[in-house]
Amino acid sequence: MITTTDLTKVYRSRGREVTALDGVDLHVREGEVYGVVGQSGAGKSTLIRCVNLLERPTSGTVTVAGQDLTALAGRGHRAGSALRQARSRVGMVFQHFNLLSSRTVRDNVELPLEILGVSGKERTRKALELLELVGLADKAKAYPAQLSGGQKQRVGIARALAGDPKVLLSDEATSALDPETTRSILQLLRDLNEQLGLTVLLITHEMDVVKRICDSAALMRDGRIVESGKVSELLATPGSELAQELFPVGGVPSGEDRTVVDVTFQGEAATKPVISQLSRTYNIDISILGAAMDTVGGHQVGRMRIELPGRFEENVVPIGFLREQGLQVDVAAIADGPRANPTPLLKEGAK
Ligand SMILES: Nc1ncnc2c1ncn2[C@@H]1O[C@H](COP(=O)(O)OP(=O)(O)OP(=O)(O)O)[C@@H](O)[C@H]1O
Repeated sequence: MITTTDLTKVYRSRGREVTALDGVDLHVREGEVYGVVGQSGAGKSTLIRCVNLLERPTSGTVTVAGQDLTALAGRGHRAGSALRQARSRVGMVFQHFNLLSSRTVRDNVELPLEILGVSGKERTRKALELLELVGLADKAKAYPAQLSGGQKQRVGIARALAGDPKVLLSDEATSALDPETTRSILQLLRDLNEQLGLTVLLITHEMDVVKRICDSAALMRDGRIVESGKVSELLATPGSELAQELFPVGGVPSGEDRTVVDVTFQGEAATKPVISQLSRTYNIDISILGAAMDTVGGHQVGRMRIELPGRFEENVVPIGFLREQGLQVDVAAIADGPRANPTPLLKEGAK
């Protein structure tokens, strides 16, 4: 649904050049919720603004629903209306809502329809239908200043849906909201994704957003995508930075001659009593050094850092047992002595 190929954006100002995007290849499938995460300055906003050509890429292409937007943008003076038309199929939601304070809620939602030249009666019908969809039918005549942050964002979402887009872009839509309101807005985005088959590309710095609603995710650094894929697959990828960010587990070995492993549970394996089975089968004492359990896309997933007595060579069989149970096992650290920060010495994937 969204493809960028070798997308590059170089900002030039006062003789300085900043490469905000450095050859980004992004693939977002139809009907998925795709999250882009990364530190401040990684290029996330630039990427999302290039996807709907709010920002013109320096080079590379952007295709949305099979249409090459970069080609539309580059074709002389008539390109303006073609690009506007194509853009109306891409809705955008902003962190600070960007509502017009002098217009009522209904008039804010009608605005993109006015620009598209839709008649007054049809505009009103559509706006009221969208306000119903986002749960704000009773606020049609209110002004933005009379609304809470969450309600303002619902108006922003209704406005983004006015052109019947196939794609919704969200630029930190929940960053200005409290945790409970964030949850309700994320749920709304998920519902819209499911009810309307809407493809959602969102950028965020909150891993919780990825956990709650994303099917796929990408990690950006210095203008590049350094990791991407389905969240469930990333969690099963040895050494995945995103998996570590989603489920950070800490814990240091308690003494000498210990083997520390990070175990990732998901799917059916998450419900089996594997740790107690391991302990009974091999008659070993297992210490849990750290753990994180959560629900990702409706499935229980978790990570646990456990410590087995003895060196790695003595634990090859128990580690093999865990892998046979369908668990992802990374050997995190082998302690020759107590360490403040165990460094990953060996990363092995499940077979
Ligand atoms: N209009 C601009 N002119 C010059 N440099 C810019 C411009 N916009 C962004 N940049 C630079 O491009 C880089 C990427 O910025 P961008 O806003 O895309 O990152 P980001 O990941 O969205 O960060 P944040 O999470 O803080 O918004 C940064 O180094 C930034 O300073």
